[in-house]
Amino acid sequence: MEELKKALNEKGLKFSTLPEKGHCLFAARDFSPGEVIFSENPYVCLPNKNKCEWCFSSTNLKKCSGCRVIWYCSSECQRSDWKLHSAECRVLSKVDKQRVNSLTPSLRLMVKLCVKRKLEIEKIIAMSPMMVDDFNATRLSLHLLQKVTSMWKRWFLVSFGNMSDINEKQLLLYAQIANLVNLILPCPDFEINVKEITENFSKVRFLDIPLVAEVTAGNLACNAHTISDSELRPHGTGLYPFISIINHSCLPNSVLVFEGRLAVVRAMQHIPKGTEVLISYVDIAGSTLTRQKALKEQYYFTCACSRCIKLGQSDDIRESAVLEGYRCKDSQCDGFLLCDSDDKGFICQQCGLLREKEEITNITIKLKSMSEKASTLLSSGHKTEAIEAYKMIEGLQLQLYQPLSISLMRNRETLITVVCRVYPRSYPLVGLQYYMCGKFEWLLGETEAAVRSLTKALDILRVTHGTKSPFMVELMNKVEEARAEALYKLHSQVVN
Ligand SMILES: C[S@@+](CC[C@H](N)C(=O)[O-])C[C@H]1O[C@@H](n2cnc3c(N)ncnc32)[C@H](O)[C@@H]1O
Repeated sequence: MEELKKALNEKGLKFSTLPEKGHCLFAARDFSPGEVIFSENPYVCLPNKNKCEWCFSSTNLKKCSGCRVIWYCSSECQRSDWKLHSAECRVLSKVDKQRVNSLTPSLRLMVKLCVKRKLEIEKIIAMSPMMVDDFNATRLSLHLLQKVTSMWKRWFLVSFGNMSDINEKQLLLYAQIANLVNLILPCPDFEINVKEITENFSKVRFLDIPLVAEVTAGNLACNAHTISDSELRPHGTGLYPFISIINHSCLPNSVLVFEGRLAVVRAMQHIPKGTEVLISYVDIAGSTLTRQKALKEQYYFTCACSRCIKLGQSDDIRESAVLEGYRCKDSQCDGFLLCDSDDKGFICQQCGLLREKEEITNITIKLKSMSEKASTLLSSGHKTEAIEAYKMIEGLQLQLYQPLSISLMRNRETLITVVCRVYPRSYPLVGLQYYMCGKFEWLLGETEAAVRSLTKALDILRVTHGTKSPFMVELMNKVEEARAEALYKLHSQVVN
């Protein structure tokens, strides 16, 4: 624990505990907007399906000839990964062919975690600074264990339903580990260190962390991070010991982005010394109910941030109906709709008109089929037809939803005002929305508008993403190119 505190202190951060949240990270100095609070390589990570294990590329893939489970795009990538994979390869190559499919990402991450710990303890590879202290290994092992064991939990509860609370938890853990080892990885020459994990488990209890209670609640599922690219497309999953200490807020002051597998936490606003560093675990554009549902389902807690405590208040009901609800049947009326007590449909809270369920269902069906068509057209390179399809989606959405709804935001580039309204100004999604809008305008030949949107994107994304990643370099080049084109067009108009 001391090592962890020291490492954090060197980064201008303070490790602490809050009764309602558990561990948390505080700023031990001021951070300015755009400043990197810290960056961290994963302790272990893995790519999504059909990507290179090392660089996450999806081209030129060849299977590892040893285990025939994982892929590399080049021998360099294979070499870079070899120290860790050579041990993992022995484990994976022994997995029964029929069981290879049971190797879920969580299980593989668990195997990698155990392999890496083993190699570190045997001094085959250097100990990661964060793992010098057993505390973090413990947290990660437990978090992962929970992730892979929900089905075993069910099995356990059926078998040992009436045990006393604490016994249940201990037995649950043993059942999980035994099943993990026996069912999935029956590999005699590599032991997942059951003893170590079990010992760590009791240490965690000693530390007086609410983990024991959380184990049965399934709380440990929440420590693996999705590694996404600059456009927030998911590429893989990683375990980041430092980052896993940061708590959630629906009004975050920081943002987590990835540069390859490197995770970077940046301040989105001025963070004064003594403030908790907070990121968002879920899409914060949703209504309070949607956010709370997602947080409960995925992270097992009820958020009590300043947005969430408004749940059920009249402002919050109106905001939710605007963000996620339907519009009034009368296109001139801008009232918001609430569910009718007879369950026939939705009643406008301004003019009292009923919008029937059947009509809503019909438009929803049309929207679904049009969305499928649009994405097929786009992925098959039929850009002009795709644009037409997206415009039709917009038309249907305008019939169905509030003009400031999230559904419209997702589809409609002109709804950036909505984006700015729901997200803080420097939120990456706002920047990315401007970026998409700029690309779209450029495609349509609206170069001046494209320059404006791309410049706005750049202003925001340089705060959240920095300026060095290939994506940002490309964006800066795009802005320059669009500016040159706009100038050229202007010049041609003057000359003609
Ligand atoms: C990635 S961990 C964050 C560190 C965690 N507090 C700990 O003690 O290890 C995520 C877990 O932290 C807790 N948490 C995060 N943000 C919270 C919040 N705003 N309110 C309450 N609990 C929170 C939840 O238990 C959640 O599942």
